Amino acid sequence: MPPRLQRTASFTDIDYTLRRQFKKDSFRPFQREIILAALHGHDVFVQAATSFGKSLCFQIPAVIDHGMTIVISPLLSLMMNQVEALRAANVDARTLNSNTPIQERDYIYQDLQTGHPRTRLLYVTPELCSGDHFRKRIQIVHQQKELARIAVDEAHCISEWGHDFRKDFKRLSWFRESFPDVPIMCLTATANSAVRNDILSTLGILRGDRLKQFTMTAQRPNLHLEIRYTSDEANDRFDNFVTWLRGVYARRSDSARLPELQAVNERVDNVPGIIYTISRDECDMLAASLRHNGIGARPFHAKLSKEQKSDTLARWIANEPGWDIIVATTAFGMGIDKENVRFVVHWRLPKSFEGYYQEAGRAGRDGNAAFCFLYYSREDRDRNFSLLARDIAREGSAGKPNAEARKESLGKLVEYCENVEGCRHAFICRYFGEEKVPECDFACDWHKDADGLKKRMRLGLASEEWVSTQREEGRYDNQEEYWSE
Ligand SMILES: Nc1ncnc2c1ncn2[C@@H]1O[C@H](COP(=O)(O)OP(=O)(O)OP(=O)(O)O)[C@@H](O)[C@H]1O
Repeated sequence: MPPRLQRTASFTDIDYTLRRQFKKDSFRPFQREIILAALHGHDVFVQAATSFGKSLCFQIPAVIDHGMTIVISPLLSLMMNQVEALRAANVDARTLNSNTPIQERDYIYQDLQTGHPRTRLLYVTPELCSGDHFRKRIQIVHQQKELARIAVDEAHCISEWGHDFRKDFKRLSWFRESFPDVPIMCLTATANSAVRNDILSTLGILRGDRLKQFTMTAQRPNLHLEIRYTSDEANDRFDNFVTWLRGVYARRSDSARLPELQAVNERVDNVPGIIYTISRDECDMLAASLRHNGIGARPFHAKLSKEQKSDTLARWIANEPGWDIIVATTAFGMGIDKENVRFVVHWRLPKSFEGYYQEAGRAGRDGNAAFCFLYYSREDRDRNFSLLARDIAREGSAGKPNAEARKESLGKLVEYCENVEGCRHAFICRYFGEEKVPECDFACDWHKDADGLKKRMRLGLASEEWVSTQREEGRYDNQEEYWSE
């Protein structure tokens, strides 16, 4: 391993940093091992379930080690949340992206130009890393031996086999080529073995003895996973959901539960949740209909102004009355970290298996039980495949590398939805290449009532014959309005 110049090697008391700077009492399993591997200069690959606490694994080394850490992340909202939280903890964290105000941008570039930046963590997009302007300044920092580490968050975006492939992530190979002595960390919640290998070889960290891999289960045992079968004809999502939610409110207001809520000053209807839809129109309409029924729901999608989005997010996070449920497109996804989300509902079939699991992973981050249900219809399945084929054709050669992966991932999600013969958690873990069947404590619809599940599927779905006749007539083709983030 190439020697690394360090002014300090005082990373013995990582517990102190955890408590003092991050205000956490103890490490979660494996966080300590991961952090120590990073501090010892290893390249580190971390695959762990949503809400595991992956961010801390690069934030603590960044605070302890000498020099600056670059964090590459695909999501502006995620970067901004993390930077805000770090700054509140007195860490000099900053972000450079298309939204950074000009004054802040100038400050950061001047800071980098000195070669001895004050910034400890610099969050950037992969697109920015491809630019010469940025690269030249990072070279200066490296020459001064002040480039501590590169952390690639949501690393599955590197892989053409991943559902969320972004081509600028491929160019991150530049870091190892240019700075062979600087360790790289990459972290993801959703990678199968093909994605994992792709990530490691693209970043150039697969070979040699520098790499330490930490691959943990993808399972989230506190998520109650359920598929709700429906059809175009039944069109019963709204009534089904509202009945379910009112049932939750009723249980919270019964004589046993109410005093507990009153003691902690919690409203009966403070049951935070997210409903994922696929189109902006459906998102707006659904939020309005829920509000019309006295349920505090707000839309969140790409066409809302920046101010509207941040206002909605802030009020939802603060548990304000009237802001209990976010009805969102996938513009609201990876990285959302509100601890008491009690349910995530997929109103429509998502585009990929990984996307589904990432979004479901926003629920129950406090470790308490949370419900994740997905309304599945065969008509939506056919719409998704039709739109995916259209997108792939439109993207031409640019989309080709991961066209197969996207089709496969959607196909697996369909298989998962139509699976009534086994545990949902086990299906998910197998998808991510885990051999061990996880324990499921009645936390999926199959374990709760296998016979009832089969019956619900039989009665709830349109028959394959009917759907295929409709499909042949082109009924599910070209429904442009169906997908819009
Ligand atoms: N040791 C710890 N003790 C208590 N809370 C922790 C600890 N480590 C992390 N957390 C908290 O757990 C939550 C989830 O962490 P984080 O956002 O890093 O998850 P993640 O693994 O990146 O998940 P995702 O992949 O879903 O984004 C955060 O609120 C974080 O503050």
